[in-house]
Amino acid sequence: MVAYPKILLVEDDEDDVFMTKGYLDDSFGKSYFFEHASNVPDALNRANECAYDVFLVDYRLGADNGIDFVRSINQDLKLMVPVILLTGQNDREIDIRAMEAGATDYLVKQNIDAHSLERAIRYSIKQKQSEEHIQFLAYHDALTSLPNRALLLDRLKSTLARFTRNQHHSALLFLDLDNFKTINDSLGHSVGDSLLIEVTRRLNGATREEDSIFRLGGDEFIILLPEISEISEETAIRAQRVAERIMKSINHPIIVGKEPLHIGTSIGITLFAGSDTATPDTILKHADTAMYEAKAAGKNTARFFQHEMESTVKSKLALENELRKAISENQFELLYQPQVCVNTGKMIGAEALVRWIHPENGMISPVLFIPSAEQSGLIHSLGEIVFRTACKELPNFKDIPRISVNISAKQFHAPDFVKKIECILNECDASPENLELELTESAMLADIEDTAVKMKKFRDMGFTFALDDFGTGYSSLTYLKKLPFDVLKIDRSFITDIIESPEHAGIATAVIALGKALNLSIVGEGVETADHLQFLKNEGANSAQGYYISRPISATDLIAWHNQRVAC
Ligand SMILES: Nc1nc2c(ncn2[C@@H]2O[C@@H]3COP(=O)(O)O[C@H]4[C@@H](O)[C@H](n5cnc6c(=O)[nH]c(N)nc65)O[C@@H]4COP(=O)(O)O[C@H]3[C@H]2O)c(=O)[nH]1
Repeated sequence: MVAYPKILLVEDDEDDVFMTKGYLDDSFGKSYFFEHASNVPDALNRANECAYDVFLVDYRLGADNGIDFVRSINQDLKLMVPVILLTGQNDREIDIRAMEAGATDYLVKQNIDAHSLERAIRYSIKQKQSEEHIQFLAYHDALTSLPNRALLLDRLKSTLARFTRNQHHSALLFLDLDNFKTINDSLGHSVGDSLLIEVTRRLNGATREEDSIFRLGGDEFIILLPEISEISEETAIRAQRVAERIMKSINHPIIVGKEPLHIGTSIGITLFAGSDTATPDTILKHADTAMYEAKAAGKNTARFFQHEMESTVKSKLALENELRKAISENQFELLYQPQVCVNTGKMIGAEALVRWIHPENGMISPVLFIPSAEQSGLIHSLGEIVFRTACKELPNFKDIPRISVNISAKQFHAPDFVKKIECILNECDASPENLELELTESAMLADIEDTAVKMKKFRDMGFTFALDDFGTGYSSLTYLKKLPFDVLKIDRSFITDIIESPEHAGIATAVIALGKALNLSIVGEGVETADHLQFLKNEGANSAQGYYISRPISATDLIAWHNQRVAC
């Protein structure tokens, strides 16, 4: 119960005012505030201006009646204040109408005494507090106490409704924290919770009082900058500034326990105004789309929504859905591209390259779907399919020294990757002796410690390793020396124009020398001409792969190709 309840009595009969005030004095002594209005308009004005704890309202008020007041309080002013209706007669119908309009209680004047009035006031206030609490829970996030999605949609609706009266532009910022999932999964949910609370604090610090912050759930937050300016450019500038301030503030390490944690945030921004036909849902969707663009642009950046983004996102989602279906129906096949010794022409191995055999569109190149598989996380299931297929086909390649399989960075760093590979080997009764795992520089650099630990485990099992696309990333010699690679593959882009570009020829020569110094076997990729092959031979590379030797071919063709070479 509130210590000093503030009570407004709406009553036009002076005697009744006197009597009610007497009861209140008896009940609360000096511990309450009292005000009186004698008609509905005056009472509504006061209700609008002052925070009362309870209204006591007479049913008959001249031309108006108390039920109109109850309705205005609940439906128009939307005040969470209890209203007790006082009537001269005990009328069941008035009682029901009062309740339907939102009155918390109904008292018959003849039956009122100090005790019953005080009790009704106490109960009504308590009931409203409980309703208010339930409403708070329904509209707020329990962890951060920020308003939630339901309240955001409500707020957007009223912002849009106000646009009929003014032409100001507003902005909505959609934030998704970068790196949060990794921290939450690896350090536990209580660390994740502390992090979200600190982010909320920083968002409060980076915004103004008139801006509203919402939490949609997980690591997604919304900032609404309402009615900024009539000029859209000004609105955009202000939204960009707020986004920059937020990114800067979140970029500072967050200390949880003793650990400084580093996170960032990707922000999608959309502007909307009175002339728009936008709905709350579309505004939210536009900001979400822009946020995905910000993520794709390398995280910790902000992007404004543009209508072209919609079609990009739609086709991305369509591809992702088709890919999901393709994985469940296993619409994939492996082709193999032979690798040969530059000196003898003997086959030393083959690289497995996945193809999607789409039921309507035919064969689809991995260049078109591997990035989507990586972004959506489907690469884990796709990678399993590829590795399982290679293991199943392995017994047919008895005379081929090694089959190499591409492993993407995400797949390699998954915590259960080693276990999954072991399971597939067991399931297919395959031995890793002639299997090679191809990693790219980016896979290795994503987490050097994890790379080193896992590579050791795989080597102990009998796998060998190739470093793919060498020269395109940031491989440092230190890493190359530390990590147990067997093969270095020179990226196709360097081989393609070794003849025309002395610079690329120089890089290829340097990579070959480096690989030799480190005792690695060197494979040149993308060998398309006799000149390319001759160059690799001259520079001392070990083997070559490319269209000049063979295009990627099916497992059956690979065996035939190999047999023909052996026979020559
Ligand atoms: N212009 C030209 N191209 C040549 C020549 N020789 C080979 N290629 C192509 O170069 C790519 C070599 O594979 P990569 O560098 O590992 O590059 C691969 C690899 O990064 C990825 N990929 C393919 N299969 C898988 C897979 O099973 N898992 C994962 N994670 N990635 C895969 O997709 C990339 C592209 O694969 P593909 O389209 O099969 O393209 C293959 C191959 O068909 C040539 O002489 N000239």
